[in-house]
This record gives sequence, C-alpha cells and structure tokens, in this order.
Amino acid sequence: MKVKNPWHRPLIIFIAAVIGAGIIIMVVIAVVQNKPLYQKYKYGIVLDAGSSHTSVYIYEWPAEKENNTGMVNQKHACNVKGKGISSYSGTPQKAGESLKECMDEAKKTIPNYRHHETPVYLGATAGMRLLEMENKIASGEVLKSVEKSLQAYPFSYQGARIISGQEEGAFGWITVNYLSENFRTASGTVGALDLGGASTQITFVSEGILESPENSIDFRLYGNDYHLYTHSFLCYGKDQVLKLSLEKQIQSKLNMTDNIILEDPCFHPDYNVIKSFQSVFDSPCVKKVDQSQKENTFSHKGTGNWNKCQEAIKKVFNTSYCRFSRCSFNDVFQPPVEGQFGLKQNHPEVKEKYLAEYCFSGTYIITLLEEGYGFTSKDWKNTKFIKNIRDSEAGWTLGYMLNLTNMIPAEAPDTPLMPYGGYVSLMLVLSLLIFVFLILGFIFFRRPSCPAHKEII
Ligand SMILES: O=c1[nH]cnc2c1ncn2[C@@H]1O[C@H](COP(=O)(O)OP(=O)(O)O)[C@@H](O)[C@H]1O
Ligand SMILES: [Ca+2]
Repeated sequence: MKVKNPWHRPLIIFIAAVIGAGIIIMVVIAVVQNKPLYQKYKYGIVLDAGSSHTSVYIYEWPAEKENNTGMVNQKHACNVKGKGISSYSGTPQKAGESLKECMDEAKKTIPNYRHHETPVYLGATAGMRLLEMENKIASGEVLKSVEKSLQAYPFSYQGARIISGQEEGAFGWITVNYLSENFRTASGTVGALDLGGASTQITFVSEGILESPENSIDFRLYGNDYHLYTHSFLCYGKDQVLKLSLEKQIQSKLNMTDNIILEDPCFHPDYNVIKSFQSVFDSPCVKKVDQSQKENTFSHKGTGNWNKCQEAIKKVFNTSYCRFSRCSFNDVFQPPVEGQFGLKQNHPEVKEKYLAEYCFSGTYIITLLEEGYGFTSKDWKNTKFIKNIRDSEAGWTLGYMLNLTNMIPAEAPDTPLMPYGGYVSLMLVLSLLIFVFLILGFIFFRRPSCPAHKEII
C-alpha cells in the first residue's frame, strides 16, 4: 500500500496560501504605486514692464519635474491698467500703485502655502531704457517704487531691473524654443522676432562668424551648444518709429508759418487728428525741436497710399554706412538670416485704439523684415506670426524665469531605461517567477525518490 507523505498536504496548502498572499500584495503595490498622484505645482511670477503697458504672468510646473523640458506653463496673465511704468516718471509712487490690482489677483491665483517660495521678477524693457537715457534719477525712482510695491506681497521678491536688449532677444528665443520643445529633439531651433512699442529684437542660431561681440551670445542647453546672433534696435518699436516718421515729415515743414498739415500715406483717408508737437518730440529717439515750437500742434491727416507709406518708412532705416562685411541697418552687423522664424505679434483681434495705426504697423513690419533684416520671399514662407504657444505667451518673460531659476540644465539629465511604473511592475513579475520556480524546485528535489519502499510498521 502506498503511504502518503504526512507533511505533504499541509505544506502544499501553506505554499499555495503564501503564493496567493504574495500575488495579492504585489498587485496591490503595483496598483497603488502606479495610480496617478495628486499633482503638486510650483509657481513663478514675472512682470513684463513694457514701454506701452505692464503684464503680470504667472507660471506653474509640476513640483517634481522641474528640469524636464516643456513642463512650465503660463497659468494666468493680467494686464495692468494704464500705461507702462516709464510713463510715471513725474509721479513715481503711482508706478508701484498701478501693479496692485494684478498682484492681488496673483495672490488669489497661487495657493497660500506656496506664496513664500514663489519667486517674483520684474523686467523693464525699452520704455525704461529710454527713460534711463533721458533721466537716470527718474528711472531709478520708478524702479524703487515698483520694488516697494512688490516687496509688500508674501512672495519671494527677486528684483526689479531694466533688462538689456540682448537679454530681451535671447530670452524671447529661449521661450519660443522651450515651448515648441525644440531643445531635446532633432528638429532644430527657430529664430525669434519681437516687435515692441519702443524696441524690436531679432535672434537666431547662426553658423557664420559673428563680427561684433555684442551681437553674439552662447548657450549650452540640455547638452547642446547654441551660437546665437541677437540684436535689439532701440527706437525701432512701432510707437517710436511712428514718432520718427512724423518727426521727419514735421522737420521738412517747420519753416512754414501756417498751421502744419501732415498728409500721411500710412493712415486711412478719414483719419484727421490734431496732435501736439510734444507727443512726437517727447522721446530721445527723435531729434529735439527748438523750445519755442514745443507748444505747437499739427494736423495729422491720412491719405491711405501703401506704396508712398513704404517709401516714407524706408527713410527711417539708414543703410548708407556699414563698418562690417554686412549690416542690417544703422551700421549694425547681421549675418544672413537662417532657418524658420516666429514673430511675436500682439492680439490678432483688432482693438479700437490700435485700428488707426494698423496700416502703419503692417507696412512697418513688412519693411523692417525686407529692407531692414533682408528677408526674401523664401524666408517669408518660413515665418510665423505667433502670440501663444500651448496657451503660453511667446514673449521674453518665460525664458527669463527659466534662466534665473536654473530650470534649463546645461546637460541633458540621464533618463532611466523605463518609466518608474513599468520598472516596478517588471520587478514584481520577475520576483514572482523566481519565487514560483524556487517552490517548484523545492517540491521536486525534496520529494522522497522511492516512497513505495517505505512501509509503516
Ligand atoms: O492688441 C493689440 N493690437 C495691436 N498692438 C498692440 C496690442 N496690444 C499691444 N499692442 C502694441 O504692442 C506693443 C507692445 O510693446 P511693449 O509695451 O511690450 O514695449 P517694449 O517691448 O518696446 O518695451 C505696443 O506698441 C502696443 O501698442
Ligand atoms: Ca515687449
């Protein structure tokens, strides 16, 4: 008679129970491990203090993914009411006060527990560059006023300063390429064009030798080297160019004794506005008019003629002199434009206050690109007019914050072989298999070789 191994049955039951429990524990761990976690965000605030107005941008990114590309998004934008901070040169304390509404909004938008670690930066552009040139004390007071106002908030204040034209161009380029995820892909980068009210920037990767060091800037981002050409033309933003072009027309009529009537081909034929000399001559971009003329007015009448408008605008670019092997205009070195371009454009929907100047602005953009930067019909096909990329505005502010918070590493971070969830699951399956084989091996090798010979006495 065959005798059953007395401990065989309970052992099998025990082993089956252990394996069953093991499987359940592993499945639970795998499920819990891979369940989508509640995403925690971090925040950053950048104020773009432009010549015409100030905007407050709030950025957010998943707390644990700071160095991954494309992770930072614009959460909120607020347009400060009124003009740019440089317009408060006579009443500096009002510059700080003007930011209050948007900063209060920022306080509500960002969760309270993150306030103290949220950096706030203010960067002022061409309007303040011009004020600094004209009246350094006034520009200093305006900056102090905005600083005082920002320091009153619970955020981590990181400074208010006038950024250079080179920074404005380079950070605009970083923003566009970061949002387009061009840094870690083989697609290459796009050049960046930005037309502001008081300055305009052009930035692109150039293979050629850059003859003027002030136009050259190098970055190492995610393990790649980028050799950039960048230039910011102060006074060539659209508001200042309009003043320049009016000034040229007024100067030619100054010796007239009668009221000055400017017939302007860049404005539509129904346009007829009385303007003060002061509104044209209040800027360091235009030649000063003699004091006795300051109180004068002129009548600005549109005639609506595109060809004549372009002829008039061409006159603001000086191409008669160049110290380098080649120039864009005004003796500024520029290599031939390369690759695709994104031009930052403001709201495509037409607002009343900008409508009258649209003909002038459109003609200026075309003339700047073709006559100024040397774009040809081939480059036009490669040029996109953009306001937003993935709901984030394509200006310099995001690039500025990414740079100051070191969120774009010089070297590409090492990426693990597989995602964390996949790794955990694979390890579980492999350990389960090893466990099962161990048990099977144990059962087979410990089994008595000839149980039939054994007898119970
Ligand atoms: O909705 C719009 N349509 C057209 N132009 C706009 C709109 N919003 C702002 N702008 C113009 O865009 C320009 C923005 O310049 P900004 O104030 O940034 O100066 P900056 O960059 O030279 O310092 C100004 O000329 C302003 O009038
Ligand atoms: Ca701007």
